[in-house]
Amino acid sequence: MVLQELGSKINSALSKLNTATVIDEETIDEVLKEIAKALLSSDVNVRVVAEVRNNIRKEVLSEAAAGGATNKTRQIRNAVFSELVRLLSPSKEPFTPKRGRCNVFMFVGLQGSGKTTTIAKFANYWARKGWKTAMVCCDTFRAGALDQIKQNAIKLHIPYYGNPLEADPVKLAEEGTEHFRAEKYEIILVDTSGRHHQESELFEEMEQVQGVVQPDEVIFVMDSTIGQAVAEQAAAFKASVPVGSVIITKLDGHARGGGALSAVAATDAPITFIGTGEHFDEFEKFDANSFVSRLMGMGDVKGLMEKLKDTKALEKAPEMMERMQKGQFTLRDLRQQFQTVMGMGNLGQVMSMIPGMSQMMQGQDSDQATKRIQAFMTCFDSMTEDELDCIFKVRKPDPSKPGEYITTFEKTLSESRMRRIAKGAGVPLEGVLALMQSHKQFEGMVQKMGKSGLMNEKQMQQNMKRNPGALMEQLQKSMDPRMLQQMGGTGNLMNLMKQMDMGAMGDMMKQMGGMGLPGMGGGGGGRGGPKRR
Ligand SMILES: Nc1nc2c(ncn2[C@@H]2O[C@H](COP(=O)(O)OP(=O)(O)OP(=O)(O)O)[C@@H](O)[C@H]2O)c(=O)[nH]1
Repeated sequence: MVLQELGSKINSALSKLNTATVIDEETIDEVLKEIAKALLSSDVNVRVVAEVRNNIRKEVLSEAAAGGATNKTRQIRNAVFSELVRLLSPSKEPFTPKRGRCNVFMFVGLQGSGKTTTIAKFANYWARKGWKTAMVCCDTFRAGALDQIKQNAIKLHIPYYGNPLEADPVKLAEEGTEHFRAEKYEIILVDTSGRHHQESELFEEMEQVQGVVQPDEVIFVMDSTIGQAVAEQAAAFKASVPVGSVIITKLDGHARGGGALSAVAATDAPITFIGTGEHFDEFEKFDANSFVSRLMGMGDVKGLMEKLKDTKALEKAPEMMERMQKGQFTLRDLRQQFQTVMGMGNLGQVMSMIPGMSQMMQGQDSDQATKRIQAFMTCFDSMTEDELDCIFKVRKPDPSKPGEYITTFEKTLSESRMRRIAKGAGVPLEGVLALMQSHKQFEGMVQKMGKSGLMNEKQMQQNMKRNPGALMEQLQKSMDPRMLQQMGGTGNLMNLMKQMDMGAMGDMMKQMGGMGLPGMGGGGGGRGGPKRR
């Protein structure tokens, strides 16, 4: 996840509260000092850090700490959460495109900020949602810009407009947008030239392009690696063209990202997306609540549900959903779940959205996890249809009729079958064993959740109304204790459930039930093997 280091530093400061016997002013100050240090190392402005620290301190000390240390810990966690959200919340709403009309976006920014890459990511985002999308290249300054747009457009199957013989960017912008307006494109993206510095020539050209294109939104693309200095850049661009929103790029693993985010948020141009890598799917919608939630390892259920809806995974597999509600979970179901996870984009990003998962992912490279899932997929390809359905037929000699055989059903895959699968998939036997272990763990979780009605939306809704305490207890029993702890314990889980609608919670539980990711136990391993059908 982006700014993972900042998140883990904040969490490690907060974890001191778990071990403290008394939470007095001194303990709180110590924790706040560490949080402030973490923010400063992310390049957040000194004055802003002092303000954040004071606000949290005031809030925590003013509230009576009924319920002792646990309550106080929750109070501090909540205060840190809301202060960070406040720090990153813009005061203005960004433009939202409307269906059935042309929505024109013009992208501006300095050279190398990641503008062209961002346009491709932005185009991909909307095209995947089913919007008729096109790109216009009027960057005549950088020789390779048109080629870059062309290559991206081909990869993404999105039309583009450009003319290598035309040197006038204003003319290109006008022709390109007119062309796609006439064709009734819903999302039209205009790339403009970047320069090394904020030169007056760049600003003049930008103003002229803006005049002919008449965009619905001007998006300023900014490189986060310059830290809090982004505020000055944003202000300079805003003074020339009506910047409506900002996209911050290169937030992957750069220590100064915190400064960039907070500085832009303070300029009242909302940050709409963040770039977290060079690939098209390394692009995230920015929402301060979700972002801080993930930063603090509390997940982003809203974002996860949005991603799930995009993949249409749950609609695609009604039978699987029905089976899971009964607590059944076959290898075929596990394969479907892995396919969904892979289709949701960058694995590290997806994992950080699942409450409690980001901490458990720590130390695990998301590339490694992706490779492991890919190896699992090749194992599935080597399985027979019966094996995928967990019907493990075994031919055994019939003791009552010598010379004859009977077919029995075993609950576990025999070693000889596993060897055959491993050979077919070109993986060591341990690879198949790991897959079977993963299936067993998550089958156990699905069985527990299915039995207690946690996968049935209606039942969940009723239980939440009738007896939320009992529902919490059921959830607690079905979850890995480490995950629950990372989610801030039962209290936080309860808050989470109150915030979201129960249908979404049911969907999330189904999805989590299938996320048999390496190294992550799901409910401590289920007993009872696959169902014989
Ligand atoms: N790590 C990382 N690299 C990025 C990201 N976005 C863009 N880049 C890289 O940044 C470099 C510059 O990106 P471009 O899209 O070519 O930049 P540009 O702003 O269009 O440049 P001009 O057209 O010259 O103005 C490329 O190597 C991109 O792959 C990001 O979010 N993370």
